[in-house]
Amino acid sequence: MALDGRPNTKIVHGEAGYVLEDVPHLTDYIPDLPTYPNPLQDNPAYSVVKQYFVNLDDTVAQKIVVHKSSPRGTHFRRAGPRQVHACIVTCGGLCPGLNTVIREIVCGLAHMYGVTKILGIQDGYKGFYARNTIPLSPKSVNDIHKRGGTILGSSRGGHDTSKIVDSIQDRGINQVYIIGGDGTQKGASVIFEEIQRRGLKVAVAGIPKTIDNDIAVIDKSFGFDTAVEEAQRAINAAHVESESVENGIGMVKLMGRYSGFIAMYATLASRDVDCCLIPESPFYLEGKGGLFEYIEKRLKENGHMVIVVAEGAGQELLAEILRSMNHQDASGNKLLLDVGLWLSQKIKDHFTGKGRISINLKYIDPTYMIRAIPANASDNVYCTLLAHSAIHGAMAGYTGFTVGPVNGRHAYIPFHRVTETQNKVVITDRMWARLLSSTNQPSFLSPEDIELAKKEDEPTNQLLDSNNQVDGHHEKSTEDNNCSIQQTSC
Ligand SMILES: Nc1ncnc2c1ncn2[C@@H]1O[C@H](COP(=O)(O)OP(=O)(O)O)[C@@H](O)[C@H]1O
Ligand SMILES: O=P(O)(O)OC[C@H]1O[C@](O)(COP(=O)(O)O)[C@@H](O)[C@@H]1O
Ligand SMILES: [Mg+2]
Repeated sequence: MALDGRPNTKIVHGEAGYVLEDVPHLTDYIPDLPTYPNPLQDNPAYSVVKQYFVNLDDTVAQKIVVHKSSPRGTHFRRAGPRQVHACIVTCGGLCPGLNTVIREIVCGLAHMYGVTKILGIQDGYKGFYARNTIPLSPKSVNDIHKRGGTILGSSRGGHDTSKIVDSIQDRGINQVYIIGGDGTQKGASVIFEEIQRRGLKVAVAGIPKTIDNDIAVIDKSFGFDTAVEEAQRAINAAHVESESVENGIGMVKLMGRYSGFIAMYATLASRDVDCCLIPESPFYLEGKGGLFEYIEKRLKENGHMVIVVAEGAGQELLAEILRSMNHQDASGNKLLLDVGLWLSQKIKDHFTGKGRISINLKYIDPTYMIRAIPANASDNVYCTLLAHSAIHGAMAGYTGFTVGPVNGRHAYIPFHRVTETQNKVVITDRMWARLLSSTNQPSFLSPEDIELAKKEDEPTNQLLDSNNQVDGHHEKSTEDNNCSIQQTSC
């Protein structure tokens, strides 16, 4: 394995600057692994597909917009089809579509590869050593995609690598499907390393899950569209409430611990929002160009307004209160103060306290309502593709990978690529500009701040190159967009 300074990185260099950042394969440490004919070649459902099996050397380019002189850049191994005792675990927070991914892994393994031994691990990582397992079959998972949550249960914390790998080894499991966010993928990565260290014939496949859509490299995470759609209901309610009273302000708090994608997309979709506040764009309350001034202006102009605030926004303003708190959950994630409640109170104090304008503020917090629901149609399709890609990779003996669409094509991505950074809304990018122009809110940035933001947002890797981004955080140009994330089958 070529180790470009990292364990388990397989970098293959080609002509004209071509780079393949490959995922590990079981044969890397078990050289004499037998192979079996792929049963899919005899499956009538796939017999009409012209080229179902991907070519062994197919790869997916991370950077899709290139110039005459630019190097060809990083590529990932293309996902596709390649005897088994599998297990599935879901970890971290809930997300619409978790049950669909579970269902499609079970049905895909059973129907495409004839795998019948599939175990569900209960309640996240700790379930490997502290809970019972559930046998899963196509029959038992048949209609779970219509339900929110995860039939397996989930948890934060509880990652004990050696106990988990002992359990995998003792149960004779040889495929582990791990569904979860960045924390979960970090956990999957250390499980894979321990499996490799013990020389076990066990493939570890990660399926990325985050409601916040902040997992790096992949185009978009499942459940995100569903959550944005559900957020519309809260925004509509805020709008109705605010326009029905004099000087009404409707405030909606949406998820987004470190990134404001849900708030940004919910705002852009709604058209009723006058101000969207996200963690990536600092704001201030008092004085010229501040939030209070803008609220006053909107109320004078329009008689009512709607504010959407991502939960991670303005945390620096709450820093004083935060300092006195124990701010981590069981997984080590930052715990936040309720910015919505704080901001509501600040606005009330500002306007009523000075007796200037009598405002009528309604605060709506639909936090868990946007994620505790089943996936919508397009997320269900997306979840199916993710599950299939993961199965095909594990069946082919690849291991230590996360699966996901990169520029519309599914790829196998080394764990470290999705855990080392998080996607954030790039406030110097076109999508945030679109938002600012649609709400007409102040940017809260001075010219110096803008210069600084531009510098900070300069691409450190290809993901941050705005020429290569979809929907604001990886925005493709319209010319490239013939294979968008909605059409992940291409
Ligand atoms: N650095 C890490 N190494 C190993 N396991 C981790 C790490 N970070 C988080 N985990 C485990 O991953 C699981 C989910 O992590 P969490 O951050 O809660 O959610 P998410 O996967 O959605 O980011 C938890 O069981 C947690 O213990
Ligand atoms: O209250 P919980 O279950 O810890 O979850 C809330 C947090 O999880 C998040 O949804 C992020 O989770 P994921 O990105 O892993 O889906 C945050 O937006 C939110 O702060
Ligand atoms: Mg996380």
